[in-house]
Amino acid sequence: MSHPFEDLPTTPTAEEVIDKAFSRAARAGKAKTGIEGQQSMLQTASNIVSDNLQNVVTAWPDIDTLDPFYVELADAIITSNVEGEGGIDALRQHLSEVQWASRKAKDIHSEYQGRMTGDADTARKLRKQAFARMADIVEEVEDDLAGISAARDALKTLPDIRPDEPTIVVAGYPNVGKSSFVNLVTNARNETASYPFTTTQIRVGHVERDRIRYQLVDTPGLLDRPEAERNDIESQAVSAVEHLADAVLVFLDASGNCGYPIEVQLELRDALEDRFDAPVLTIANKADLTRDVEADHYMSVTEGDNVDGVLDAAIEAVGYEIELPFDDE
Ligand SMILES: Nc1nc2c(ncn2[C@@H]2O[C@H](COP(=O)(O)OP(=O)(O)OP(=O)(O)O)[C@@H](O)[C@H]2O)c(=O)[nH]1
Repeated sequence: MSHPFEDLPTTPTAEEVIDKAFSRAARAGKAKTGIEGQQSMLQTASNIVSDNLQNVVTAWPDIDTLDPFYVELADAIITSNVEGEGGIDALRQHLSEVQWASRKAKDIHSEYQGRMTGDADTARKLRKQAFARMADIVEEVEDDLAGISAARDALKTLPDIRPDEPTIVVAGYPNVGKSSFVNLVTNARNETASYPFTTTQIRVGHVERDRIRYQLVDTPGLLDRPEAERNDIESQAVSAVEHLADAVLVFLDASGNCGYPIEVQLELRDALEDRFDAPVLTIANKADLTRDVEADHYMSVTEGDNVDGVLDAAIEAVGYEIELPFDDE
C-alpha cells in the first residue's frame, strides 16, 4: 500500500472533456444517417461527458474515511500549495460540483432523446441544442476541474507515510544531526522521500526490528522552531504529525555547533513535550564534542556511538507489540 493520493490520474480540463465528447460524437454520427445519426451523436457525447466527469470523482478516495493524518496534511498542503484554494473543504465542493455535472449530462440526454423524433432536420437542431447545453454544463465546472487538478498535483508526491505503521518522529533545531541519524539507522539514503511543503519537507525512512517495520519521520523546517514562529499551515502540519507520532526523539546539540544556544533548544524540547501525547525522549547528540547537558541518552552519530541504543530506546518507547495468536492460553 502507498499513500491514498498516489494513483490519482491526471484531471482533464473542461476543454479536453468537451473536445473529446464532440469529436467522438462526430465519428459516431458518421456511421448512421438521419435521426439515428443524431441520436447516436447525442448518446456518445453524453456518455463521454458523464463518464469522464464521473471518473474524476471516483478516482479520489472517500475523504470521510481517510485517516485524520491524511485529511489534515492534505488540507495543509492544498491550502499552502494551491493558490486561492480553500483546502480540503474546497476540494470536497469541487468534487460534488463535478458529480453534479456528470449527472446533468445524462439528464440532458434523456430529456432530448425522447424529443428527437419526426424529421432529421429537427433532430439535428435538437441535437445541437443539447450539445450547447452540455458544453455549458462542462464550462460551469471548469474552475472545479482546475481546482481538483491542482490538488491532485500537490498531493501526488506526498511521501509514503503510513499512519498505521509505528512511527518515530525526529525533532530538534537545524543541524543537530537529525538527518544524519535517520540516514544512518534506516541505512538507505534513497529510501527517504521528500515533500516540498512550502519551505519545508518531510523525510521518511524505514527500519525493521523483530519483523516490525518502523517509520522514522523527520520534518525539517517544521518541528525545529518555536510554536510562535509557525504560521497556520505549519501548525496544522504539526498537528498532522502529532496524530502520527508513537514516540518523539528530540535531538540536542550542546556543543552549539548547530548555531542555536542550548537554552533555546531546551525550550523547544519542553514545548514538544507539552504538545505531544506520545513519549518524548531527549537525545544529546554530538556527545563526541560535549556531554554538558542533561538528557535521556547521549549519542554521537558521526562516531557511531550509541546510535543503536537510541534506536532501541525509541522502539521501546513506541511499545508496539504484535498480538500473537493463542496469547491468552
Ligand atoms: N561532531 C559531530 N557532528 C555531527 C554529529 N551528528 C551530526 N553531525 C554533523 O552536524 C551537521 C548537521 O547534521 P545534519 O544531520 O544535517 O543535521 P539536521 O538536524 O538533519 O539538519 P537539517 O537538515 O538542517 O534539519 C553535519 O555536518 C553532521 O556531520 C555528531 O554526532 N558529532
